[in-house]
Amino acid sequence: MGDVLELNDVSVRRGAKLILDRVSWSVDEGERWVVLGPNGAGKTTVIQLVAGRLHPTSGTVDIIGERLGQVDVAELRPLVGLASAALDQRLPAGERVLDVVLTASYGMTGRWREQYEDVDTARAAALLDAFGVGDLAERTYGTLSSGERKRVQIARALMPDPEVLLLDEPAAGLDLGGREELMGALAELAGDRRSPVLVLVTHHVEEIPPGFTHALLLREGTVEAAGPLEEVLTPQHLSRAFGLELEVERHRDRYSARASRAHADDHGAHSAPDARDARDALG
Ligand SMILES: Nc1ncnc2c1ncn2[C@@H]1O[C@H](COP(=O)(O)OP(=O)(O)OP(=O)(O)O)[C@@H](O)[C@H]1O
Repeated sequence: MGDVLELNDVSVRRGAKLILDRVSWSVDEGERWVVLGPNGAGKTTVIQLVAGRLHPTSGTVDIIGERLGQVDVAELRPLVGLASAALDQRLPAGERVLDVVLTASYGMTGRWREQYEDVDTARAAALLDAFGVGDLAERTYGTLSSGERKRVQIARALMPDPEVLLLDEPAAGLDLGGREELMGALAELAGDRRSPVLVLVTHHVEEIPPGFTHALLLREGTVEAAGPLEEVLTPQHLSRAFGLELEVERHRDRYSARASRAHADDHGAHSAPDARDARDALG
């Protein structure tokens, strides 16, 4: 099969600002991508393009073989599931959690008078179960914790059985336990070959779930690197993208990054005496 997502020489301009500058990127069947980069690098803009919610200023965007601008986006949207903070804000706080998931079948946020088949209700309940929030189905959405909401959002995005699932910063705002539980759920999703193509946006290499295969690293609206995870997550690429010298470690199937010792020491020379004393004491 051909490419699932394809950006070819894509630029996005807003007024004087060039948000994306000649970005090319190709995602194939079965791949699990992470889109990584510092604040303002253009990650959300890329997601908006491949979700069919934004048109490029120049270049072409192909989504499951259909070119943006030449296809009815209403037909395309059920094929691309999206979970993002912006979408979360549109979900009614008073809605029953099961309905938050069910309404995604119609691409709606908020139940009106539509009728659902039993099979739809069963699927929504099964998705909530799969993400460990089945027991919250009868609660109202506004009463959930942020970690519970994230799981419900992913269940909702999967409801129409999309070909692609886009997750914009799914771990943002979660505490350590919540993040690790979400990582487990996403790792399972990544490992299941029936899952759609996955694209996950994050600022942190620690938030890359096991099973993800590729990374797109952005810097100031351009591609710093793209390809298999281990080729992209090098100290060189990450240091350039984030603008400081970084060390990168891999522990089994998870990554971590921090300022390199030399960089930290260099900055430490300018830090308060107390901080230096404390470091000296610690050796
Ligand atoms: N409508 C707009 N007009 C002008 N600038 C915009 C507009 N939308 C986005 N930008 C700018 O484009 C840049 C990229 O934004 P984008 O949200 O894609 O970045 P991001 O990598 O997702 O950032 P973050 O990690 O902070 O969420 C930012 O500098 C942002 O201020």
